[in-house]
Order: sequence, then C-alpha cells, then structure tokens
Amino acid sequence: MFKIKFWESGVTVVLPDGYIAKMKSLLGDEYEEFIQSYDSERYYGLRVNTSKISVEDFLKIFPYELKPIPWCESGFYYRKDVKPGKHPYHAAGLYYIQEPSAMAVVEAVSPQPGDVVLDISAAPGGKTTQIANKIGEKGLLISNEINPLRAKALVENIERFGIRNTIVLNESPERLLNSFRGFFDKVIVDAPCSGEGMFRKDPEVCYSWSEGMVKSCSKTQARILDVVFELLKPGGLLSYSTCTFSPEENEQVIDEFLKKHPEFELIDVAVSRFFSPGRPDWDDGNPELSKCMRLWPHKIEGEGHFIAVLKKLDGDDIKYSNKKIKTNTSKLEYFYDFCKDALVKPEDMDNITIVGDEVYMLPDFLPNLRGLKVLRYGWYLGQLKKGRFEPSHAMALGLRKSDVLRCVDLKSDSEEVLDYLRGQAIGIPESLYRKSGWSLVCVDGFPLGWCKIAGGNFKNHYPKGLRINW
Ligand SMILES: C[S@@+](CC[C@H](N)C(=O)[O-])C[C@H]1O[C@@H](n2cnc3c(N)ncnc32)[C@H](O)[C@@H]1O
Repeated sequence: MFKIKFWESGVTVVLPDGYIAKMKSLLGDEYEEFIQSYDSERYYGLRVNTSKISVEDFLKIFPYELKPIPWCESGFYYRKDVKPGKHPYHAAGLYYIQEPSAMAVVEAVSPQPGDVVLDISAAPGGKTTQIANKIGEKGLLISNEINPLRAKALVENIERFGIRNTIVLNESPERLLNSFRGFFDKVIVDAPCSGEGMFRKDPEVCYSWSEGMVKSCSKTQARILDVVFELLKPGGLLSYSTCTFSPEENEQVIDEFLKKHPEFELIDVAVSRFFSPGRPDWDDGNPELSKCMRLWPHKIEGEGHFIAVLKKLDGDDIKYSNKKIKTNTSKLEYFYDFCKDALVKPEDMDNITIVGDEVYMLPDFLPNLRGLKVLRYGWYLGQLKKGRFEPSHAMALGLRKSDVLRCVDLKSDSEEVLDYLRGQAIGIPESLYRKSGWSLVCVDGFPLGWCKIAGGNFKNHYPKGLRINW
C-alpha cells in the first residue's frame, strides 16, 4: 500500500494498487526515484499575461518572490504560502495560475503572431490564454470546450485576460468538421486523460483512477485525433498532450495515429531539451516515438505530462473567405453613444456587430460558424437594453487605462481595491466629482471593471458572480 500526503489539505490518500504495480513494472530501476517524488510537495506556477504587461514590468510590481520556469519565459514558480489568486492583479488578468509542466505544451507547438489556432479541449483556459498571448491581435484562436459548465469557466478566464480575437465554441470535435476542414495552422489537443501525473496535485484524481478509465480515455483520445487531423492545413502542426503516464494514453495513441495517417510525422521541438524522450519500448519499438516528450516529477520541477508535436506533410489546400454577420446598424446607435461618452478614440471601435442583443467586435477574419454553439464571437462589448447600451466586464478587461476618458485608479495594497472587488461603494477622486457616466476602475493602471459615477456618487458594477468575500 502506498500513501501520499497532500501538503495543502493534510489529507492522506492511498494510491491505487493497480497503478503502483504498473509503474513498478514500467520503470524498473527508476521506480524508486519516481515513487520518492511523492514525498515532495508539488510545484506552484503562474504565467504572466504578456498581452497586458511585459514580464520585466510585471517582476517590478509583483510583491512576492518568483523563480523562472526554465521552459516558459513568462512562467514562474511561486512559494506555496503565497496566494496569487487573492491578489487584485489576478482579478485584473495580469497572470494565470498554472501548473508549471502544463506550460510546456504551448511552448512546444510555439504558435506565432498571426497564426490561426484551434484549442479543441480548452477549459478552463490554461493553454488558450497562453496561445492568445503568442498569436497576438492579428491571429485567430478558436477555443472549444465540449462540457458546457467548464466552457463557462473558459469564457471567464478568456475575458479576465482581456483577449479580443477568440471565438469560443461549446461543441464536440466531430461537429467542427463541417466548418473548419484544413483551416488551422495549429491544433492543440490537450486530451481528457486518467490524470496519473496530477495525483500529487489533486486527491480527487487518485480516487477516480481505474484501469478501465485508462482504457476508455485512450479510446476517446484516438477518436479526437481521428477528427482533428482533417482540420489542419498542409504543413500545420498538431500538438497532443496528456497529464498521465500510461503508455496506452500516450505513445500507443500516437503510434496508432501515425499508422493510420502516414501524412503526419513526429517532429523534434526546441523545448524537448528540458524533458525526457518518449518510450518506444512501451509500444512496438517504433524509434520515432522517442521524439515525444515525457515530463517526470522525479526529473523536473513540475508534475507528470506527455507531449507530442506532429506535422501534417500533405493535404488539400482549402481557401476560406471572411464571413460577414448582417447587423442592424440603427440598433448600434446606443453603443456608439456610449463610445463617444466613455472612450478617447471612439472611432477605433470598428468591425462591430450585434448578435441577439449582444454587441461584439469581431476578429479580422470570421469563419462560417453556422450551426455551431457559439459562446463568444470575439470581443464581447456589452448588451443593448431598452434605450441604452450596458458595457460588459469583458469590455473593461480588454481596454487599457489610456483608452477611457474617466478612470478611478486604485492602489493594489489599498483597502479600497478590495472594497471594489467586494462590490462595495468607494470614494471617487476629486477630478471626477463633477463628471458622470461609465468609468473604468483600475488597479495600478490595469482595468478591473466598471463603475458608474453621478453627482459625486459611485455605483459599483463589478460582476456579482466574481465578487470576493474576504
Ligand atoms: C486536460 S482538460 C483541458 C485543460 C485545458 N486545455 C487547459 O489548459 O486549461 C481536458 C478537457 O477535455 C474535455 N473533454 C472531455 N471529453 C472530451 C471529448 N470527447 N472531446 C473533446 N474534449 C473532451 C474536458 O471537458 C476537459 O475540459
């Protein structure tokens, strides 16, 4: 019987016997070193949102000690006694709290500025927010999540990050085929898996593990790959990752895929130098499988992961045209009134459309989304209500302080910033006493949300569902 103690909660969990026996037989001499990694604490990481702040500037203002993660320039380890999720900079979207090994996936496939990328199983948004930072304003990201509840968390994280050019879908992989054959430069399959690599992080994952789960996950993974290969352009890259050790969900899934799809090949990538090679001997010996990457908790400062990057060598070149969404421009009058009243450059608000009563700024290129469950068509700006426009939280977080005419800028170490996040009223600066209308609330210059001021009074519009209770 092998027990692990969870350092955060103090809970002790017995690792499944079947899992221990399997790791012993797979790892042989290396097993002792591997199993000892459970005596150490897990690692804690955060990744800077480089679309809002440079790493250099972030390090100047973040009040806690950080240590660089070798494989991700914007990633840092923090100490477990630090609670970055409670700092106002988190609410302002300056970083994403992410397990350090998980940051390697996007680094491996290395999306470039302007790329068109699909993140097929995206919630809660770790990879998506990292991709968005890399492709920049000119790229296009389709961020998809099959589970509607998890898709909600995905939308929240995308909006907190202030990402504008992402379409969020709630679809099964199969239903994407009609719209996106040969459309993407890069596809990320961060697959659902048995989670063996996360045992040290989350006791729930140990409880749900079974040999049957490993088998059923490997079938799901193969099914997802069998759909997404069609979505890539010739020359495009497919990233496949799991947070589990079982060869059935890793090398064996990749080998089966390569056998069926000779137009794909595994490639070496720059970050592989930090990690261990894949294990051909855990499949049928195909030496190419050593190009996969294994992230072992006894070899690196991070949890267990598997990553493979494959290139599509051949396929049809399909041309896509930009879709327009017909919009009733007369209804946009209230939105433009808002822009004139609140923004320094209202004329910058172009490519605007209305879907139902929601106002969006569309990405530069819009694919055909007919028949798909679309949760976001790009930057969600707000809602048209009877005779007025109400700006969204997503609009606030996608703006910069310099974009708005009125701003209440709070200090990150002030009680007022916490009061704002609690949903309470706060004092307004003298310069705004005689002003009225929607105003941005910032922390050290970074948007947190909206308030409305009138006659010297402050009305808090921080979303109810996000308010803090400490
Ligand atoms: C490892 S998690 C993704 C983590 C995410 N990429 C991130 O970085 O935050 C796997 C995701 O796959 C989704 N999933 C489950 N079954 C699926 C299926 N059949 N097809 C596609 N996605 C699936 C789960 O809902 C889950 O959100």
